[in-house]
Amino acid sequence: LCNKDRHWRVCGECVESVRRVCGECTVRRVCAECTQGVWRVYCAQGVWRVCAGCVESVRRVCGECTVRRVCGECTVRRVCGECVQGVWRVYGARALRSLPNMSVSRLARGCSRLFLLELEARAEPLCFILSCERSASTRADAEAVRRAFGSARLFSLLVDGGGRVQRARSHAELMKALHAQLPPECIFSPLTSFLPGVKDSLIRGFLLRDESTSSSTERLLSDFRQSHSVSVFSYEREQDGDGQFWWCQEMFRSPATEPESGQSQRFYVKPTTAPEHHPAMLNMINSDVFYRLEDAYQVLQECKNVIPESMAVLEIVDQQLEACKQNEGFPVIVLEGLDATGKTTLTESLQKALAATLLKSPPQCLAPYRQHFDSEPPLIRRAFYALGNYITAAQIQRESSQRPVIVDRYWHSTAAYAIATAVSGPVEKLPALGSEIYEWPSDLLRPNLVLLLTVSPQERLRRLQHRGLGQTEEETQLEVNHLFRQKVDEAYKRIQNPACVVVDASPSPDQVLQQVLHLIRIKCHL
Ligand SMILES: Nc1ncnc2c1ncn2[C@@H]1O[C@H](COP(=O)(O)OP(=O)(O)OP(=O)(O)O)[C@@H](O)[C@H]1O
Ligand SMILES: Nc1ccn([C@@H]2O[C@H](COP(=O)(O)O)[C@@H](O)[C@H]2O)c(=O)n1
Repeated sequence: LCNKDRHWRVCGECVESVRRVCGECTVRRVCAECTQGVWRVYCAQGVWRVCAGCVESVRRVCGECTVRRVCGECTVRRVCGECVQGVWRVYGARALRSLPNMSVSRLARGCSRLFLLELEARAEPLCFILSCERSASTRADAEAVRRAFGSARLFSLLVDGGGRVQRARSHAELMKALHAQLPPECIFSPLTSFLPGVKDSLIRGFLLRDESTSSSTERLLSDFRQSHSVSVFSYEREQDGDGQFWWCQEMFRSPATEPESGQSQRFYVKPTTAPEHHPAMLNMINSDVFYRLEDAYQVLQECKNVIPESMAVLEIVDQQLEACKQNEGFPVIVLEGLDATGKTTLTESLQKALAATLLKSPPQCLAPYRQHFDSEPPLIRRAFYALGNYITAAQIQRESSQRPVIVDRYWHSTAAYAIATAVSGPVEKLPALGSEIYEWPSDLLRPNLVLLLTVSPQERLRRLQHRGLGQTEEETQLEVNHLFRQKVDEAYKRIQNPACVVVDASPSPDQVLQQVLHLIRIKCHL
């Protein structure tokens, strides 16, 4: 067991101690060798860690969730379908002693999740919490909610059921289904919910604004709830004595099939300040970017039952891989850049000029699977490209003992595209320079030099049109989405150890080659 890397292992001995806590969750005792009686708790909503002394305090809070006592070092959080807005953050045992006397609603009030609604890519998102009471709100706050919510019927959907692979796929399927099935009067925008500062707490979903009065939206929402493991909420507008509007959220109930029970809790939408960092950062490690081979490998293992191609890719990884972290042979030079900046042209001429081996990431052996993984959600797509880098690393290791190696795309591409996809909005929302997000994976072979080719957007467009090749979905997005392109470019420049050396690739191919050969001579003594 390694707490730091959040990787847990249960040995054969421990299986005896598996015991059920509730219908959904199991607690497993891990043997003393692993970690002094720490317990791993499996729940539909996540994995928690509880120390041995705490198990006594497990108690039911609602039908689906349990609150657990934890040791001083642990943080517990609780989220379930019923209580998505209820967040539990408990520090140390002392704080927990008073817990049994508190009602669920009191706790929910004290510690809310934040919700971020992104109506337009360039506009500031609306950030809100859910509160049990109408609390004082400024006119500007009330106006911000009114502008975002309007007078339409409102619903939100949060994909919070199942494991990470299922959640990622459900989110992608839900988005497709919303596009295909919602009536035209119904528009939807990305909505995320998270605990500020708490890693892996991000839940993704959508807010629906329905201008229609038809009951077909409700029918669809009931179906989505069944088929996509989502929690669905509805919002109602109230007007107070001062004429101010308030929006109230509660669990969605299909009027046709679910009679009113009067038991559902209602929460008021209350605008709040947006967090300093984009919430995607909370889930980025091991979800969008992988920093160890085994983390990416694990994702494809979890996909085996739903994506048969995963098995074939893992077999290739097993065959090709060697432990390789340090390159002690000839120099390894990576060329990076947006598509059509001239990487292929330059790598080919460098290969000749330096009598080098030319490699690519993803490597040729993964070509038959690439199209499939490109259509999967980011978690799975990124794990595929991350594994591709490790296979390329093994090839580099072999080749660099013989001659210099030129590599067309490598880790910088995988990370930069992943970060730019995960972080919505403008380039200012990217994690700051120096963030751990931009670190190089500790077990991936480091090249001696990484060159980032840059050209103006106009020149790149000209080269793209001239070339006229097929594009991946992400490359198509690059063309239509100026913001995305800016973020990829900036993320490239923020990656550290090794950082990129920026090369102006707008001159003629021969001039670029001479410029790069000069750089290689200086930096790699070739
Ligand atoms: N220095 C240059 N000046 C003018 N045109 C160039 C230059 N370098 C490459 N091109 C042309 O630009 C187009 C794109 O180049 P290339 O295929 O090398 O880019 P790339 O970065 O490898 O693209 P991708 O990442 O999509 O594979 C090609 O038609 C190529 O002939
Ligand atoms: N190491 C890599 C290489 C590529 N990608 C993704 O592929 C797309 C561009 O690849 P080309 O072969 O067309 O140059 C781009 O969408 C990257 O996301 C990657 O992630 N990692």
